[in-house]
Amino acid sequence: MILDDLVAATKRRLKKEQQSVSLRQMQAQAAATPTKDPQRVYDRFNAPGIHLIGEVKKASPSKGLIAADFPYLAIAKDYDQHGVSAISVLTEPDYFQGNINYLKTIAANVSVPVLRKDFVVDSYMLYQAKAAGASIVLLIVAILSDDQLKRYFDLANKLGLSVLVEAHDEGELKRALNVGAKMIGVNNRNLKDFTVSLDNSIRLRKLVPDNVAFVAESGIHNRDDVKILEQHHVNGILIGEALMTAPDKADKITQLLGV
Ligand SMILES: O=C(O)c1ccccc1NCC(=O)[C@H](O)[C@H](O)COP(=O)(O)O
Repeated sequence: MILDDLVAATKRRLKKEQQSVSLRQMQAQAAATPTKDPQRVYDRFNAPGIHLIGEVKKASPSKGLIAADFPYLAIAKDYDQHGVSAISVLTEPDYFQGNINYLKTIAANVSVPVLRKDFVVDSYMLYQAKAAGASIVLLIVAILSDDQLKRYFDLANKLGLSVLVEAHDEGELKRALNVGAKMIGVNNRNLKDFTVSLDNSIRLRKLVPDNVAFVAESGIHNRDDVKILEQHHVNGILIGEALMTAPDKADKITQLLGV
Protein backbone atom coordinates (compact mmCIF):
# COMPACT_ATOMS: atom_id res chain seq x y z
CA MET A 1 0.00 0.00 0.00
CA ILE A 2 1.37 3.40 -1.03
CA LEU A 3 0.86 4.96 2.42
CA ASP A 4 3.18 2.34 3.98
CA ASP A 5 5.87 3.22 1.41
CA LEU A 6 5.37 6.94 2.02
CA VAL A 7 5.67 6.49 5.80
CA ALA A 8 8.81 4.36 5.47
CA ALA A 9 10.42 6.91 3.11
CA THR A 10 9.47 9.76 5.46
CA LYS A 11 11.05 8.03 8.46
CA ARG A 12 14.29 7.44 6.49
CA ARG A 13 14.33 11.09 5.41
CA LEU A 14 13.73 12.34 8.97
CA LYS A 15 16.73 10.42 10.26
CA LYS A 16 18.97 12.27 7.80
CA GLU A 17 17.33 15.64 8.42
CA GLN A 18 17.79 15.32 12.17
CA GLN A 19 21.46 14.57 11.65
CA SER A 20 21.89 17.96 10.00
CA VAL A 21 19.45 19.93 12.22
CA SER A 22 18.77 18.34 15.63
CA LEU A 23 15.33 18.34 17.27
CA ARG A 24 16.56 20.89 19.78
CA GLN A 25 17.81 23.20 17.03
CA MET A 26 14.54 22.80 15.12
CA GLN A 27 12.55 23.60 18.28
CA ALA A 28 14.62 26.76 18.72
CA GLN A 29 13.97 27.77 15.10
CA ALA A 30 10.24 27.16 15.59
CA ALA A 31 10.24 29.20 18.81
CA ALA A 32 11.91 32.09 16.98
CA THR A 33 9.14 32.14 14.32
CA PRO A 34 6.09 34.34 15.07
CA THR A 35 3.11 32.34 16.34
CA LYS A 36 -0.20 32.64 14.48
CA ASP A 37 -3.73 32.27 15.77
CA PRO A 38 -5.03 28.85 14.60
CA GLN A 39 -8.64 29.95 15.06
CA ARG A 40 -8.28 32.43 12.18
CA VAL A 41 -7.96 29.61 9.68
CA TYR A 42 -10.95 27.73 11.11
CA ASP A 43 -13.04 30.90 11.03
CA ARG A 44 -12.02 31.54 7.43
CA PHE A 45 -13.20 28.09 6.34
CA ASN A 46 -16.40 28.26 8.39
CA ALA A 47 -17.42 31.55 6.78
CA PRO A 48 -20.26 31.27 4.21
CA GLY A 49 -19.36 30.07 0.73
CA ILE A 50 -16.87 27.52 -0.55
CA HIS A 51 -13.17 28.12 0.06
CA LEU A 52 -10.45 26.96 -2.27
CA ILE A 53 -7.09 25.55 -1.18
CA GLY A 54 -4.83 25.69 -4.23
CA GLU A 55 -2.09 23.08 -4.21
CA VAL A 56 1.47 23.49 -5.43
CA LYS A 57 2.43 19.97 -6.52
CA LYS A 58 5.04 18.91 -9.06
CA ALA A 59 4.39 15.16 -9.13
CA SER A 60 2.37 12.46 -7.38
CA PRO A 61 2.33 8.66 -7.04
CA SER A 62 -0.94 8.41 -9.00
CA LYS A 63 -0.10 10.82 -11.83
CA GLY A 64 3.71 10.79 -12.03
CA LEU A 65 5.13 14.07 -13.25
CA ILE A 66 2.37 16.71 -13.32
CA ALA A 67 4.35 19.90 -13.97
CA ALA A 68 7.75 19.59 -15.70
CA ASP A 69 7.96 23.36 -15.64
CA PHE A 70 7.56 24.21 -11.94
CA PRO A 71 7.93 27.91 -11.05
CA TYR A 72 6.47 27.20 -7.60
CA LEU A 73 6.66 30.75 -6.24
CA ALA A 74 5.03 32.29 -9.34
CA ILE A 75 2.29 29.64 -9.14
CA ALA A 76 1.68 30.37 -5.45
CA LYS A 77 1.58 34.12 -6.07
CA ASP A 78 -0.89 33.56 -8.89
CA TYR A 79 -3.14 31.54 -6.54
CA ASP A 80 -2.76 34.18 -3.81
CA GLN A 81 -3.75 37.04 -6.10
CA HIS A 82 -6.75 35.27 -7.61
CA GLY A 83 -8.97 34.18 -4.75
CA VAL A 84 -7.65 31.09 -2.99
CA SER A 85 -8.24 30.94 0.78
CA ALA A 86 -5.08 28.93 1.47
CA ILE A 87 -2.19 27.32 -0.40
CA SER A 88 -1.14 23.70 0.07
CA VAL A 89 2.52 22.95 -0.59
CA LEU A 90 3.73 19.39 -1.03
CA THR A 91 6.97 19.05 0.91
CA GLU A 92 7.43 15.27 0.44
CA PRO A 93 10.47 14.83 -1.83
CA ASP A 94 10.57 11.15 -2.85
CA TYR A 95 7.11 10.65 -4.36
CA PHE A 96 5.87 14.23 -4.92
CA GLN A 97 9.17 15.98 -5.72
CA GLY A 98 8.34 18.47 -2.98
CA ASN A 99 10.65 20.39 -0.67
CA ILE A 100 10.25 22.20 2.66
CA ASN A 101 12.19 25.11 1.12
CA TYR A 102 9.37 25.61 -1.43
CA LEU A 103 7.04 26.12 1.51
CA LYS A 104 9.45 28.47 3.26
CA THR A 105 9.77 30.68 0.18
CA ILE A 106 6.05 30.63 -0.57
CA ALA A 107 4.98 31.36 3.03
CA ALA A 108 7.26 34.40 3.08
CA ASN A 109 5.70 35.79 -0.09
CA VAL A 110 1.94 35.23 0.04
CA SER A 111 -0.85 36.69 2.16
CA VAL A 112 -2.99 33.57 2.65
CA PRO A 113 -2.26 30.74 5.13
CA VAL A 114 0.04 27.98 3.84
CA LEU A 115 -0.56 24.28 4.52
CA ARG A 116 2.32 21.84 4.91
CA LYS A 117 1.19 18.81 2.89
CA ASP A 118 3.31 15.88 4.02
CA PHE A 119 3.08 12.60 5.88
CA VAL A 120 3.59 13.71 9.47
CA VAL A 121 4.90 10.81 11.55
CA ASP A 122 7.07 12.65 14.05
CA SER A 123 6.78 15.81 16.15
CA TYR A 124 9.98 17.05 14.45
CA MET A 125 7.92 17.70 11.31
CA LEU A 126 5.60 20.04 13.22
CA TYR A 127 8.47 22.15 14.52
CA GLN A 128 9.86 22.14 10.97
CA ALA A 129 6.49 23.33 9.61
CA LYS A 130 6.29 26.16 12.13
CA ALA A 131 9.92 27.18 11.48
CA ALA A 132 9.25 27.25 7.72
CA GLY A 133 6.27 29.61 8.17
CA ALA A 134 3.37 27.19 7.68
CA SER A 135 0.01 28.11 9.22
CA ILE A 136 -1.66 24.71 8.74
CA VAL A 137 -0.46 21.11 8.94
CA LEU A 138 -2.04 17.94 7.64
CA LEU A 139 -2.46 14.98 10.00
CA ILE A 140 -3.51 11.79 8.20
CA VAL A 141 -5.53 9.52 10.49
CA ALA A 142 -4.65 6.39 8.47
CA ILE A 143 -0.95 6.60 9.33
CA LEU A 144 -1.23 7.54 13.02
CA SER A 145 -2.29 5.73 16.20
CA ASP A 146 -4.86 7.48 18.41
CA ASP A 147 -2.08 8.40 20.79
CA GLN A 148 0.07 9.95 18.01
CA LEU A 149 -2.91 11.75 16.55
CA LYS A 150 -3.70 13.33 19.92
CA ARG A 151 -0.07 14.25 20.67
CA TYR A 152 0.56 15.82 17.26
CA PHE A 153 -2.81 17.59 17.29
CA ASP A 154 -2.09 19.10 20.71
CA LEU A 155 1.48 20.05 19.78
CA ALA A 156 0.32 21.71 16.56
CA ASN A 157 -2.19 23.75 18.56
CA LYS A 158 0.49 24.72 21.05
CA LEU A 159 2.69 25.89 18.16
CA GLY A 160 -0.14 28.02 16.76
CA LEU A 161 -0.67 25.75 13.75
CA SER A 162 -4.17 24.92 12.52
CA VAL A 163 -4.73 21.27 11.71
CA LEU A 164 -6.44 19.68 8.73
CA VAL A 165 -7.20 16.14 9.91
CA GLU A 166 -7.56 13.81 6.92
CA ALA A 167 -9.94 10.84 6.90
CA HIS A 168 -10.94 8.39 4.18
CA ASP A 169 -13.86 6.53 5.72
CA GLU A 170 -16.36 6.46 8.59
CA GLY A 171 -13.95 4.85 11.08
CA GLU A 172 -11.21 7.40 10.42
CA LEU A 173 -13.73 10.23 10.53
CA LYS A 174 -14.86 9.12 14.00
CA ARG A 175 -11.22 9.15 15.18
CA ALA A 176 -10.71 12.63 13.70
CA LEU A 177 -13.78 13.97 15.52
CA ASN A 178 -12.75 12.24 18.77
CA VAL A 179 -9.44 14.08 18.79
CA GLY A 180 -11.30 17.39 18.54
CA ALA A 181 -10.58 18.25 14.89
CA LYS A 182 -11.95 21.64 13.86
CA MET A 183 -11.20 21.12 10.18
CA ILE A 184 -11.57 17.72 8.51
CA GLY A 185 -10.36 16.82 5.05
CA VAL A 186 -11.96 13.89 3.30
CA ASN A 187 -9.83 12.42 0.56
CA ASN A 188 -11.77 11.32 -2.50
CA ARG A 189 -8.80 9.31 -3.75
CA ASN A 190 -8.72 5.65 -2.81
CA LEU A 191 -5.09 5.16 -1.89
CA LYS A 192 -5.20 1.44 -2.66
CA ASP A 193 -6.15 1.69 -6.33
CA PHE A 194 -6.02 5.50 -6.91
CA THR A 195 -9.63 5.65 -8.12
CA VAL A 196 -11.36 8.94 -7.30
CA SER A 197 -14.98 9.55 -6.35
CA LEU A 198 -16.59 12.71 -5.01
CA ASP A 199 -19.17 10.40 -3.43
CA ASN A 200 -16.71 9.82 -0.60
CA SER A 201 -17.00 13.47 0.47
CA ILE A 202 -20.74 13.56 -0.13
CA ARG A 203 -21.30 10.45 2.01
CA LEU A 204 -19.08 11.57 4.89
CA ARG A 205 -20.24 15.22 4.89
CA LYS A 206 -23.44 14.24 6.72
CA LEU A 207 -21.42 12.82 9.63
CA VAL A 208 -19.52 16.03 10.39
CA PRO A 209 -21.12 18.68 12.66
CA ASP A 210 -21.69 22.13 11.20
CA ASN A 211 -19.15 23.81 13.48
CA VAL A 212 -16.34 21.67 12.02
CA ALA A 213 -15.06 22.86 8.64
CA PHE A 214 -15.32 20.16 5.97
CA VAL A 215 -12.78 20.11 3.14
CA ALA A 216 -13.18 17.82 0.11
CA GLU A 217 -9.79 16.74 -1.24
CA SER A 218 -8.67 15.29 -4.59
CA GLY A 219 -10.25 14.64 -7.95
CA ILE A 220 -12.02 18.00 -8.28
CA HIS A 221 -11.61 19.20 -11.84
CA ASN A 222 -14.32 21.62 -12.95
CA ARG A 223 -17.21 23.88 -12.00
CA ASP A 224 -19.71 20.99 -12.12
CA ASP A 225 -17.67 19.09 -9.51
CA VAL A 226 -17.58 22.19 -7.28
CA LYS A 227 -21.33 22.80 -7.70
CA ILE A 228 -22.10 19.28 -6.45
CA LEU A 229 -19.91 19.85 -3.40
CA GLU A 230 -21.54 23.25 -2.77
CA GLN A 231 -24.95 21.57 -2.84
CA HIS A 232 -23.72 19.26 -0.07
CA HIS A 233 -22.53 22.18 2.08
CA VAL A 234 -18.84 21.47 1.79
CA ASN A 235 -16.79 24.38 3.24
CA GLY A 236 -13.53 23.87 1.42
CA ILE A 237 -12.05 22.19 -1.65
CA LEU A 238 -8.42 21.18 -2.04
CA ILE A 239 -7.37 21.15 -5.69
CA GLY A 240 -3.98 20.17 -7.08
CA GLU A 241 -3.78 18.63 -10.53
CA ALA A 242 -6.57 20.66 -12.17
CA LEU A 243 -4.83 23.90 -11.19
CA MET A 244 -1.29 22.72 -11.83
CA THR A 245 -2.16 21.68 -15.39
CA ALA A 246 -4.21 24.81 -16.18
CA PRO A 247 -2.25 27.16 -18.45
CA ASP A 248 -4.13 30.18 -17.05
CA LYS A 249 -4.46 29.65 -13.30
CA ALA A 250 -6.41 32.86 -12.63
CA ASP A 251 -8.98 31.85 -15.24
CA LYS A 252 -9.21 28.32 -13.85
CA ILE A 253 -9.82 29.63 -10.30
CA THR A 254 -12.56 31.91 -11.62
CA GLN A 255 -14.19 29.00 -13.46
CA LEU A 256 -13.98 26.66 -10.47
CA LEU A 257 -15.48 29.16 -8.05
CA GLY A 258 -18.03 30.40 -10.59
CA VAL A 259 -17.22 34.04 -9.99
O1 LIG B 1 -2.07 12.31 -5.33
C1 LIG B 1 -1.65 11.16 -5.08
O2 LIG B 1 -1.32 10.34 -5.96
C2 LIG B 1 -1.51 10.69 -3.65
C3 LIG B 1 -1.08 9.41 -3.39
C4 LIG B 1 -0.92 8.98 -2.10
C5 LIG B 1 -1.16 9.83 -1.04
C6 LIG B 1 -1.60 11.12 -1.29
C7 LIG B 1 -1.76 11.55 -2.58
N1 LIG B 1 -2.15 12.84 -2.87
C8 LIG B 1 -2.16 13.88 -1.91
C9 LIG B 1 -3.39 14.65 -2.02
O3 LIG B 1 -4.12 14.64 -1.07
C10 LIG B 1 -3.65 15.46 -3.26
O4 LIG B 1 -2.45 16.01 -3.68
C11 LIG B 1 -4.66 16.59 -3.07
O5 LIG B 1 -5.80 16.17 -2.44
C12 LIG B 1 -4.99 17.20 -4.44
O6 LIG B 1 -5.53 16.22 -5.28
P1 LIG B 1 -5.76 16.50 -6.85
O7 LIG B 1 -6.60 17.72 -6.98
O8 LIG B 1 -6.47 15.29 -7.35
O9 LIG B 1 -4.42 16.69 -7.45
